[in-house]
Amino acid sequence: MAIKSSQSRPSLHIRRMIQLSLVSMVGLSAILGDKFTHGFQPSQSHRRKRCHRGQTRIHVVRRPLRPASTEKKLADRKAIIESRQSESLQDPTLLTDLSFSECKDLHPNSKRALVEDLGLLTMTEVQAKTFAAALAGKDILARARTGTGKTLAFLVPVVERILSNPTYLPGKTISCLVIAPTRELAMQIGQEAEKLLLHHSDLSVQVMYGGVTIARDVNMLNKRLPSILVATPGRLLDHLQETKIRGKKFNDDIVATTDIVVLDEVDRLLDTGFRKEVHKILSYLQRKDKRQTMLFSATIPKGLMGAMRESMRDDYVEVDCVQNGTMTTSTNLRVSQSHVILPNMDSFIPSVYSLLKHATTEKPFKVVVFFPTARMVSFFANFFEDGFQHSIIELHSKKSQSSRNTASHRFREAKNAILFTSDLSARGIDYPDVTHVIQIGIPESRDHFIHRLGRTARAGKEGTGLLVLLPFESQFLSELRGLDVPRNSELTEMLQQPFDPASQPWIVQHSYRIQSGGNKLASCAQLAYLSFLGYYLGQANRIRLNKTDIVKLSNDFSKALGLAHVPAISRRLVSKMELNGVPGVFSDVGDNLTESSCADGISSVFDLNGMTLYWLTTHMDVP
Ligand SMILES: Nc1ncnc2c1ncn2[C@@H]1O[C@H](COP(=O)(O)OP(=O)(O)OP(=O)(O)O)[C@@H](O)[C@H]1O
Repeated sequence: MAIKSSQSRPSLHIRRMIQLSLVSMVGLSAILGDKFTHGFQPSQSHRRKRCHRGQTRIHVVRRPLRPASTEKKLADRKAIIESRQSESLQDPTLLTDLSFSECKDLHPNSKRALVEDLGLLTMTEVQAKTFAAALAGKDILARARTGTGKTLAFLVPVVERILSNPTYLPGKTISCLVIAPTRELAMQIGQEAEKLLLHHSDLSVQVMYGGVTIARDVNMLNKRLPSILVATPGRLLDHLQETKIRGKKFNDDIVATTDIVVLDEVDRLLDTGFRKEVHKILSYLQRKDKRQTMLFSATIPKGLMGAMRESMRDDYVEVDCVQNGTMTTSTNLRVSQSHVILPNMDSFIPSVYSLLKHATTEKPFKVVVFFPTARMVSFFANFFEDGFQHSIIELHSKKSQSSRNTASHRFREAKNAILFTSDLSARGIDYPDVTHVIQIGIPESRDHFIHRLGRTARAGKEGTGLLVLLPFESQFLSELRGLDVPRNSELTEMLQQPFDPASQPWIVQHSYRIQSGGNKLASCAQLAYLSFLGYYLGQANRIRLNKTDIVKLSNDFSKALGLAHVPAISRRLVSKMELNGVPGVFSDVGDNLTESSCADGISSVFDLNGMTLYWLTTHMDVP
């Protein structure tokens, strides 16, 4: 999209200086989004400090799941059961004939919750295949496609194991620990467990994760120790290292009797971002021969098998529901998948617009759009929120925990909705009725692609998956060999049509705003540019490009977003990104700059330590 310069206006100079300086104030971890910061977790003490400032109090609350009126109650149950039945009819391969109600190894109260409250009739394949072994106390390594019921595959036997454990003291010991990589997933597992425990009044579940105060966790633990504790690695480690409950150390006395450990999304938990934390956590628990360890995921990379075996007993049971072990079946079978390659970088925004419009033509729609970084999510959400015909829900790690919860809740409950998100939502999250998953840009790996895609076509429903690549990313298609992601000729043709700016004046207006700078959208664009640069530098080997190429692409991206000039980067950041001397990088001296964020807005520039603004227009012309 061609955008005219408005540099003749004198106030623009001032705004430009502010805009440029804002970018240089942002430190590496704040800019580079979810991905880039995984390996740079704050130290335990920092995290703890931050948590004390936490905003929300989220915990699993025992809510009556059934409505008060008997008539409504019966109608609701019937509806749930009918919808489940129609799901099983849509995908006969999903369910087995092992019925929950006839299962003699299930406690009547568990059956009641599963059949009457959750409306489930028979076990899914992964549930049926793990049940007996898990009940017998065996260690399990289970792989099953996304959306096929892995959560209940571990929760159901966990509850039975707790009930049959003669040494378990309700409220006094934690019997099972479930570790999940994201707060949202931990919360979801907690809610599922809560439903399952509905008629087991002695048993309870507690969820712990970062972003809320440590004190809130401790208060709850002081009142009663949960039978099942679901936690994210960082927060759990905080407690294991520092918390005392009624004078007892969490890492010694409290978890000394915990004899079941579940790692959900185990491949994520054992990859570089979390591995150290998870190993540390396991070192505080009972030895592997004294505990039962269950590992679940839709993807189990061969390279992690060693680490997984290390955490289990030698006689572990391997359950593989990805039939035939072929690569093809690791994605959900009911997703219709395709890819499209954008004609060029310049058409990025209009193309996202056209694809979104296409996906939302027919109601009902629930569209999840993944972007490579949190800052890109933020930019596109801000851009589309004000102008696109449907509102956009924004969810990523740079949002506060309370906004994350609100966003997640809104999307879950909506009939028609669009979620712009990062990999925060890629794994395990079970939003109902997602019709489309659109992945913009290459994901970090083939497995990331599979998990993101798995947000649709869950529990036997159908869904559509679309991968949207820029020309330089087309190399990634070779990583998807065997997954059947053909070119979408209809959409390719649609995107070849020239964009008529007059048809969507809001897109042009936004671009002008970005170009003139000094507003939130422009700041978001600058941060998106930096996160784009950081993300693709991290992917350089995969896409077979050198740093100069990536800098050039990032500069083109900044233009495509509407920025009049490539944002300047502080020297500190340039050197952290190892970009010294790379042509096309514009740096200032900003070592005295501190972090800011898109949401802080321009005014924060003036709040900072009286720094000098650098007027960089002279070096700003992009080749
Ligand atoms: N036995 C069953 N019958 C019908 N539906 C089920 C059954 N078990 C679970 N489900 C439903 O299937 C959906 C997906 O389940 P779940 O979230 O556990 O999938 P998952 O395999 O863990 O997916 P992911 O790999 O994405 O984490 C949920 O809505 C759940 O309620």
